[in-house]
Amino acid sequence: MEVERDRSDEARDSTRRFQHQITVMRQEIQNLRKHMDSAVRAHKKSVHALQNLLGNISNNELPQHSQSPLVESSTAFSLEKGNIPTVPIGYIDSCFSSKNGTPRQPTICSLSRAKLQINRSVFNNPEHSLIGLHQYSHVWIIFVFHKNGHMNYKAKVKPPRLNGMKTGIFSTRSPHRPNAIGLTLAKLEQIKGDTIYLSGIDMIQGTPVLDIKPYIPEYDSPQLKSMDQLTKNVICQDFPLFPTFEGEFSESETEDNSVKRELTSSETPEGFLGASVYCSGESRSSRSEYEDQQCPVSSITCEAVSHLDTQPAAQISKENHLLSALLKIKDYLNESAASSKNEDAKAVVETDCSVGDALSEKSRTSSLEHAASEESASTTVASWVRESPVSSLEVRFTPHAENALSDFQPANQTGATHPRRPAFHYLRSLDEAKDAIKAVLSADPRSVYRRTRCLDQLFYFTLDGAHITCWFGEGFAEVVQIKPIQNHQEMPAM
Ligand SMILES: C[S@@+](CC[C@H](N)C(=O)[O-])C[C@H]1O[C@@H](n2cnc3c(N)ncnc32)[C@H](O)[C@@H]1O
Repeated sequence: MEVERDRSDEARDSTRRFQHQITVMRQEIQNLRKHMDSAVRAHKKSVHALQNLLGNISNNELPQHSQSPLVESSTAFSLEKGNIPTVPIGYIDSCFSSKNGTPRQPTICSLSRAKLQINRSVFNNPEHSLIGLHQYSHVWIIFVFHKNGHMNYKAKVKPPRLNGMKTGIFSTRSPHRPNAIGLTLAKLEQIKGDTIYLSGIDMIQGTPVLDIKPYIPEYDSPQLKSMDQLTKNVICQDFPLFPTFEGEFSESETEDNSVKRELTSSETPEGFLGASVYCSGESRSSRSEYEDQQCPVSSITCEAVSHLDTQPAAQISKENHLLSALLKIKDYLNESAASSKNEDAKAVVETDCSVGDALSEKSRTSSLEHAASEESASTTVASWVRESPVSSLEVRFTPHAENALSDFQPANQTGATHPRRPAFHYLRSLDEAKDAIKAVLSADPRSVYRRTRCLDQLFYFTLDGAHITCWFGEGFAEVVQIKPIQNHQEMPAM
């Protein structure tokens, strides 16, 4: 009996223990469910936000937000974590409907036009966002290459101007890049309410635009430098060899034991007219190297001190020559600095252009302008950009194509428009249309593949309301047909 009672007590105990364990497990399951539910909710929220974002970009649609979508989505995204919420501020309405034939850069066809309406869902009053922009002639358009296909990108690409050779993606303007971001400097033609009108564009119809920024040469172009920036201290430590000048040097020792060399030839290849070059901090004992035109320079000051005529025009021109020469020295030294193994070495050349009181402010300004243009020569660009192996083409029109073009009605034409005639919406005259076609074709818009493998194939592209057919021969492109684009999207004239 006793044993049986013990057994039933044990059984009751273990039942109670099991029941307790079941309760604990239920509780845990409930907690887990709650966690899972909130995780699923968070996941759904971010999927939804991403879908919105992708939808916006690919469908040209913006969700209606009660407040700025950027502000609203900031809870789901975090800039600090690299999640960058972007919302197109609008979509390009372009004279190019597809990639084929669209200029590779805005400079190719200044007649290529587009408009951009700021989306009402980004700002309650989109026109307010454009206030002040009319003061600028050019704007940067930052956009998404939305027709890139599968977002393929590679570290090395073959830009068309390199004719099949490869280079690193970041040394090119290829559309196929990690974030598919494009950057175009366009001419700002006019602003009407919430819409800007642009020319010189290389974007296709429907391109989502992320931002507009004014082009400010003072900030955006290294070519414009103030005199202050040009007049820098010369510190050129330890290494570079002074460039070889073939002028006559005279030498003297200065009070601080520096060597002063004066160059007086007007025949030097550098265009020197007169300058004193001080190589300070250098003892006479090391001067022997100078005999071989190799002067290790520790500090250089270039001064234009003499040989300037009293005629203002001549002064200007001579000072310009001098500045140009000084800037060349600067370039030379900076190049030496860049190629030097001496990591600490600095090469900043003083272009001290104070040529005395004799020079008027006008000549000084002129010198500055000249210096600025000289500075532009010091901006370096990959040689294939300026000296492409692909040459520009002569563009011809067959009589048939010319005839077809004359049927078109230009944009902005006052008076009665003929409903049957095909119309341009951006191009304002037939001459403009012809020039735009010429500009597009002379830059050879074919891909390298087409250029090399499909030589005898026809090439098609669209421009404004026209569908253009052409073929390419050795050094030329010939337009053979121009037809109106069927169901061409109506665009209000600019
Ligand atoms: C070489 S990219 C240069 C664009 C810009 N100027 C830049 O440097 O970022 C210009 C080419 O991109 C292509 N393109 C233009 N708009 C596009 C878009 N929305 N999606 C994909 N490709 C586009 C056209 O074929 C055009 O010739």
